[in-house]
Amino acid sequence: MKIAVLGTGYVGLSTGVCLSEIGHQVTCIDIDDQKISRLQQGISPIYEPGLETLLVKNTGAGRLIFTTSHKDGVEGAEIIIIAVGTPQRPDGGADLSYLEQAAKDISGHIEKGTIVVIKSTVPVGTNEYIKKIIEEKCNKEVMMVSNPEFLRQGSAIHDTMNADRIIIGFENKEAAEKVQEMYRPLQVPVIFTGFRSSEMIKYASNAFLATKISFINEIANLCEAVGADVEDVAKGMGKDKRIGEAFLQAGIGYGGSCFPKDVKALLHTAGRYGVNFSMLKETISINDFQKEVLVKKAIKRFGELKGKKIGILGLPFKPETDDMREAPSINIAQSLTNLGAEVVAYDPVGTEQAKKIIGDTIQYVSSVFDAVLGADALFIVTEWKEFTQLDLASLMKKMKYPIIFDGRNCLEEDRIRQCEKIEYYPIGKQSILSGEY
Ligand SMILES: NC(=O)C1=CN([C@@H]2O[C@H](COP(=O)(O)OP(=O)(O)OC[C@H]3O[C@@H](n4cnc5c(N)ncnc54)[C@H](O)[C@@H]3O)[C@@H](O)[C@H]2O)C=CC1
Ligand SMILES: O=C(O)[C@H]1O[C@H](OP(=O)(O)OP(=O)(O)OC[C@H]2O[C@@H](n3ccc(=O)[nH]c3=O)[C@H](O)[C@@H]2O)[C@H](O)[C@@H](O)[C@@H]1O
Repeated sequence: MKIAVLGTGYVGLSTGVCLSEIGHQVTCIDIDDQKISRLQQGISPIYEPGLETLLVKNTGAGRLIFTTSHKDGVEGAEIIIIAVGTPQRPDGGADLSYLEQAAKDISGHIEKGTIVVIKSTVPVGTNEYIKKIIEEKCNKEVMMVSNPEFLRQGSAIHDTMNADRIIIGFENKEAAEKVQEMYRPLQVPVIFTGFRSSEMIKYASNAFLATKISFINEIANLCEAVGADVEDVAKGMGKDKRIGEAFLQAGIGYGGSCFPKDVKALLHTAGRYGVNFSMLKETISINDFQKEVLVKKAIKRFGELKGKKIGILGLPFKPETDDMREAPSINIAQSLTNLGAEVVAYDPVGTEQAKKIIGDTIQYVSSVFDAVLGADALFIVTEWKEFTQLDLASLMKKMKYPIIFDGRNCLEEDRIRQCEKIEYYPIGKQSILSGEY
């Protein structure tokens, strides 16, 4: 099939690359000419494992093209997939301005039978709204399909190729079947529904996962107070198939470009319809609290942080990405510097993005060694695999005090206990103190 994809962010690019990989002829369109020019050279503008290999392979095979021209990209396409951003507005609702513009950009090139798919995460009612905009502009009936995306950053290609389900929200059966046909090689179960339920499935899924994280973080805080171990608790809970093991990892709160904005957008929708979704307010406030727990633990340990040198390992909101949007490291760096601490941070891939957001209030270094050298304490903020395999015993010797606050519980206790002298403060578990001070 001939497919056009609007937007070359995580979703548009992963979708375009994967659809070309399963044999479709795909043109990806973006208004950002720098992104397009990099993509034309086979360079991915985002750090995403496996993406660049498929990008090079499919552009080489002529199945994947990049352009800034909506006309060139959209003309003749059987399916147009819109995957532009829907960021958060100041009032918490979703900003639909990119989507409205995208609708206008394609409306001059819609032909009879062209299917328009909205893959961006959009509030209930948006597919109907965008359909109206396009139809008013092009004077033709448009076949819309709502097809939300569930990929995670850091495993975008794997998630797209091995999705748990594909949601197809439709009014027109022919359009729904064609979109199902587009995905058929992936052999993923498809759920058909209406526009509004499809839109709601996306928000309900993200809000549920975010709430699951806030729930386990509250349990973690309680575990610390009562002397239980949140990892054992999560394991014990997760084995119950009704609960499930995923998303029970306690830590320093969820971040990223989606959970924070989507939870707020769902709350905004509830407000608009007069529904008091109070649980979501708690999900948000627990998460805000959780982003500060490492700093609170450090204050408890040191009394005050003024003049203390804190090494930070990890900056993005999760490993395998350089995305800094809503990363807990932003709050942590800000709180530490406000309290007068000197912060030295290392991340394997996220430093350039972090500089743009956190700025020069902290120092960025190019190795774990430089981050820990002479530090009063070490904060583990993102659980990169390389941090889990560190030679802790020798690193502790480089620090002023061998003190670790592990915001992701990513260090193995056996390895901690092998250190001659260490203070280890995880989340939702008892601290490990060994050696003399
Ligand atoms: N990032 C993620 O992991 C996921 C994101 N989503 C949702 O998918 C949507 C897109 O997210 P991301 O890919 O992260 O967004 P992004 O913000 O990284 O990328 C959006 C891209 O669209 C381009 N764009 C804007 N207007 C355009 C237009 N008129 N024509 C062509 N291109 C245009 C921008 O230049 C940008 O490159 C959002 O609604 C998001 O909530 C859904 C699932 C996962
Ligand atoms: O709509 C979206 O954009 C996407 O949002 C999330 O994906 P993503 O934000 O890429 O990353 P996750 O792996 O879900 O992690 C989000 C945050 O939750 C945190 N998290 C995750 C899992 C967990 O058990 N504990 C926990 O604290 C992570 O550290 C991270 O900060 C969802 O998992 C995707 O299904 C969805 O498509």
